[in-house]
Amino acid sequence: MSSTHSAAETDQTPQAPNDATAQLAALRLELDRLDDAIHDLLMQRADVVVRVAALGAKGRVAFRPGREAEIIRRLLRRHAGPLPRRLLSRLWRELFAATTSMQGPYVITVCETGAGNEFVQCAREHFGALTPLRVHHSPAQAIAEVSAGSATAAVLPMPADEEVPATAWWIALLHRDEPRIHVVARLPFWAPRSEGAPQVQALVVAAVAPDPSAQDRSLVGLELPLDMSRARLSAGLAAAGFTQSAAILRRDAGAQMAHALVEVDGYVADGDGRLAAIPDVLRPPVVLGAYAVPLDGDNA
Ligand SMILES: C=C(O[C@@H]1C=C(C(=O)O)C=C[C@H]1O)C(=O)O
Repeated sequence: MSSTHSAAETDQTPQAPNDATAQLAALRLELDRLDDAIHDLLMQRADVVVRVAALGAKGRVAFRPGREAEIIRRLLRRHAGPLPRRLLSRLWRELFAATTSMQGPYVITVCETGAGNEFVQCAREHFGALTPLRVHHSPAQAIAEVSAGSATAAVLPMPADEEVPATAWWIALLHRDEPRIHVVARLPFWAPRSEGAPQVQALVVAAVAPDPSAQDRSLVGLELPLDMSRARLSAGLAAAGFTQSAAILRRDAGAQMAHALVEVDGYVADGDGRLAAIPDVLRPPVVLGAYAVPLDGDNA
């Protein structure tokens, strides 16, 4: 009996690690096979991007920020299982950087005003780790590159109430002359911030029309009498049919008029009838642009 018992032990004991080793090798083979399948699909996807680029009219800027947001949102809606949801955003942001650069020059300028290069980090998170990126220290310099066509887009600090006139970059964009620069995105798109991630908020401007994404907010610039109050501004926007989510009202020293930057729900195009219904304006309102509403903790 004892010899049978020890024979059984010698059969089983060495077998357990062998099983695990064999299983591990099989699982790794499975991962290699899946990597090949993913790679094959990525190469097929790039072929389709080439066909999209070939369809494009001459001079088209191959940059569709609204569509990019919709793709990520759609994938998140179908997502299941243990793969972290944030990976989808990370992978597809890098993929869009590559597929956009396949279609033409793709250079990003950043106005860095944050401590620890936070706007650069924020730009890298959105536009890819290896996308050419030029850093400026004034918004006007970053915007000038977009106007001149030497950059595809500029990453600029989110307008704030208290800033000095030189950093209130949005006022200079309240016109309809060409090249017209629009706000086309807000960063970070993946709003939940992990420890050490840049905390800054930024807007992206480009010399393209804003690209609706089905879940947007729009920015409208207004020129108003100097005695305009926030309360009257809000009441006027509501009366015109807008749902306002934020507003900046500036009365700069020496300026002939007050300037307001209002953020409203939804996608507002130039011809939106509600714009003409905003009371008290000194000149017709200018749509500064729109951005895809970032993914927050609830909808991420
Ligand atoms: C392919 C396009 O260009 C870019 C690349 C995209 C992609 O790889 O899916 C999506 C949007 C664009 O920024 C497009 O215009 O659809």
